[in-house]
Amino acid sequence: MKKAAIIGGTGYGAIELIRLLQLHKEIKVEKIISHSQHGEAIASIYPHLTDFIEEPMHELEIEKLQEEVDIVFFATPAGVAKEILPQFTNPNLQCIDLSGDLRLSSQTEYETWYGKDAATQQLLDKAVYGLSELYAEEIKQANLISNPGCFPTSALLGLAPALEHQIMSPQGISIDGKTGISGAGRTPTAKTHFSETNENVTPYKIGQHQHIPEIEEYLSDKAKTPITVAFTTHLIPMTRGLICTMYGQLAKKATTEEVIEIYQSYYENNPFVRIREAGVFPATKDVYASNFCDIGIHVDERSNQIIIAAAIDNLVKGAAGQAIQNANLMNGWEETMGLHTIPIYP
Ligand SMILES: NC(=O)C1=CN([C@@H]2O[C@H](COP(=O)(O)OP(=O)(O)OC[C@H]3O[C@@H](n4cnc5c(N)ncnc54)[C@H](OP(=O)(O)O)[C@@H]3O)[C@@H](O)[C@H]2O)C=CC1
Ligand SMILES: CC(=O)N[C@@H](CCC(=O)OP(=O)(O)O)C(=O)O
Repeated sequence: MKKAAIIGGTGYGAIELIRLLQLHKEIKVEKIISHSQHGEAIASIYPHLTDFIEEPMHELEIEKLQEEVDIVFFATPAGVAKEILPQFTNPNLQCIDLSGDLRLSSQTEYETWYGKDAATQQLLDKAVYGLSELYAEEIKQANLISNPGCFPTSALLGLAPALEHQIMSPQGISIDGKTGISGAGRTPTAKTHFSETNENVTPYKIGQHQHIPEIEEYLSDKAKTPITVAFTTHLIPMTRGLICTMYGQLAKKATTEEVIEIYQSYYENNPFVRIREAGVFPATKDVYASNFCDIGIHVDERSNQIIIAAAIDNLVKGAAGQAIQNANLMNGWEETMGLHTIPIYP
């Protein structure tokens, strides 16, 4: 059994890690670290955790922590992991960062899109991008993972097969993203306030979203040609769930059934990606609280476009679930360990 610590204890990513790891046969949550509420029991903040975790949350003590645990999950905002990671000296410690700190390979790109100082180039070079299905072999060799953003998880899983198989043109791709409000984390703002979000749909960060360079970097890597995308995000009045509907020109003649066959074979060894049959599209509820990414495909002969929708749960496949999937890959465990649950429905 490996011992894990979670940093950022009172956030949504952290409590989702706690929930999922409760079912894991090889990982025990040893320490929950909270910079704001150490000394408190997590159940005093989240009563749904009553009787599951009794030990109070801890303050971060880097020296002690790296001797006490084998795996560290960073469920912290951008800017935190890149400061703590260089202070770890234990080469065997496995670290998985849920934030955007290590996802972009270029320091300049990070500083442009996140508006913060970047991690050192050495740290960026060491981190492996943890999109489990697309980089499994690299993840198996890594001990530092940059867990993907929620939108990039959906967009990359939805678009990579079409671009790798050159059935979609690399030019003119549009991605229309929609997310539930838990994607913004636990701290409320004027924009995430109930009376602003209820019965409302709001486009946000248009042309400025920090996930644009992440999607472009890894799509370009898979397509082996530079890709630029038009990406929009919308806040939807629901707690969880995320769906990207994506549009691209057909690069060669193909039917819906033929494209579906390509996707089915691309993901045949990936238990968390489910491809819908022709005429059926996924909904966010189909993957609620699960690690699945469900994909629907339609070839629109009238406009010569492929339309692809990819639905995930932002907190599971988009964050904590994928982090655990990566820990499974890094340790040679069954990829589905602790994660193969039926989505909650309705
Ligand atoms: N929510 C989502 O759907 C997704 C989130 N992510 C990313 O995962 C990370 C965690 O997200 P989420 O849990 O939603 O965010 P939250 O805002 O809910 O939680 C983040 C937690 O980090 C801790 N924290 C805040 N500021 C600091 C600081 N300056 N130094 C150290 N710790 C701090 C706090 O916990 P404490 O005070 O207890 O330490 C806080 O509760 C973020 O980087 C986010 O972008 C990625 C994909 C999806
Ligand atoms: C609703 C909402 O605000 N969602 C966030 C997604 C958070 C996330 O995954 O972003 P990072 O890990 O890259 O910070 C957003 O669109 O920025």
